[in-house]
Amino acid sequence: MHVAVRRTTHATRTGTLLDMTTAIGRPPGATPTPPGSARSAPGPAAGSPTWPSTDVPSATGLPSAIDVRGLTKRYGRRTAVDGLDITIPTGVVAGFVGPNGAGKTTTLRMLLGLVRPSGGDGTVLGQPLRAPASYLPRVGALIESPALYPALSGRRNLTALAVLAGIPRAQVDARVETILDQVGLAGRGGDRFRSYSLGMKQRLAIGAALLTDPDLLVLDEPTNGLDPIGIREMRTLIRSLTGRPTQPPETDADAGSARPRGRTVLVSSHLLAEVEQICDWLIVVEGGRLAYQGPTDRLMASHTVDVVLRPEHDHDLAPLTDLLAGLGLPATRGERDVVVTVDAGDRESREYVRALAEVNRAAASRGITLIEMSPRRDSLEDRYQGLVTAARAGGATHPPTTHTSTAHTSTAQEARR
Ligand SMILES: Nc1ncnc2c1ncn2[C@@H]1O[C@H](COP(=O)(O)OP(=O)(O)OP(=O)(O)O)[C@@H](O)[C@H]1O
Repeated sequence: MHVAVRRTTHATRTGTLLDMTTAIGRPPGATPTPPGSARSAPGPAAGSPTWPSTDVPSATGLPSAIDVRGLTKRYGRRTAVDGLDITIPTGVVAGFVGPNGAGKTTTLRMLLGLVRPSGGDGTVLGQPLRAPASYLPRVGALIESPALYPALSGRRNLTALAVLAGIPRAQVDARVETILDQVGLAGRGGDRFRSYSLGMKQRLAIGAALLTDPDLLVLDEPTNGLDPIGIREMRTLIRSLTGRPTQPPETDADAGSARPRGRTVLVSSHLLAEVEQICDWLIVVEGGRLAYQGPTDRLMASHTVDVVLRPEHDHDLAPLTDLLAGLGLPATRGERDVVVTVDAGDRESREYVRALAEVNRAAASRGITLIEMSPRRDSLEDRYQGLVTAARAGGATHPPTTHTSTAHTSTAQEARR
């Protein structure tokens, strides 16, 4: 494993982090895994209470990269992580999201063998969680801030770490150049680390974690402190790391960085919009407990759709709202429009088309001309707020249901008004 952490030295069960970094890894090329993605993999219907581990999709055909049950960490009387069940399919980018203090870092540290669990069991890369030395050689990690030698160039930092990682000397130079290219630093490899921007430092640290060609890459808040350009570069990089960019590459360099085989990436973040764009799989925690786990797409799938209706004349707002109430449709009147909630599966469904056509005909029959009927998409932020609120109120590991969706859609509407 290669871990980059903030502290200067840090004794672990698997080794010592040398001057904030350590490299324990197998040389690249071993244990290849086939390509694949679970982005659009089928799963249980929305509303089912859990995502059973036996149903976790894996387009790679391989067992889950991470499958742990009842993961718990207690610090004295405080329970930081409380019986987490986590299953992550091989080959996905998995987002690990939760409010401050939710237990994300503690969980990642337990998975990396840096913190001993108080309870729980399972496997990481098919090896026992309780024997981290068995899987850490196939894991790369960036925990907290990048931590490399300030006075050395990016290239020399990577070279030193590659040697420490046991990569044969004859392969080191080529490996380092490949990594510099992959993280977008080919033109700056000769510059001292301390002269790098924060985004460059983060990308070099990810490059260090990639040196051993890990099958699992764990990134704790890699976008922390980055400006929008740095975030965009990080997004492109992370998307390239599983070897199957989830969207068309943004630059020629992106296209060249695609990895020919699968790798699982677990990334924690507070930036939910980023997580939505990058991650196939999502794990939401609150108070050390699981609030959601499953495909990101599924979290966004809704049973109801909010539609903004705008009449030609403002004096029609009140009659339109009454009309919708008469049709049994929940509606909220705004200054220039009315937002109606249609219980119609999704925007592509026939029910949705029928419901809107009915609203349109009813409005026309009352002499109300609608000049806009536009669906409003819940953001991941809205969904996340709903999950966190439900978890704080004692909710369990439920994917979104009609009730949850409607409840926080209303909250989101209120916030927008
Ligand atoms: N070494 C420790 N000793 C005592 N309590 C700890 C320790 N490490 C973490 N905690 C507590 O465990 C809880 C979870 O912390 P953790 O850092 O895992 O959360 P987090 O989700 O990563 O938060 P953030 O997003 O703010 O980094 C917090 O209440 C924290 O104070």
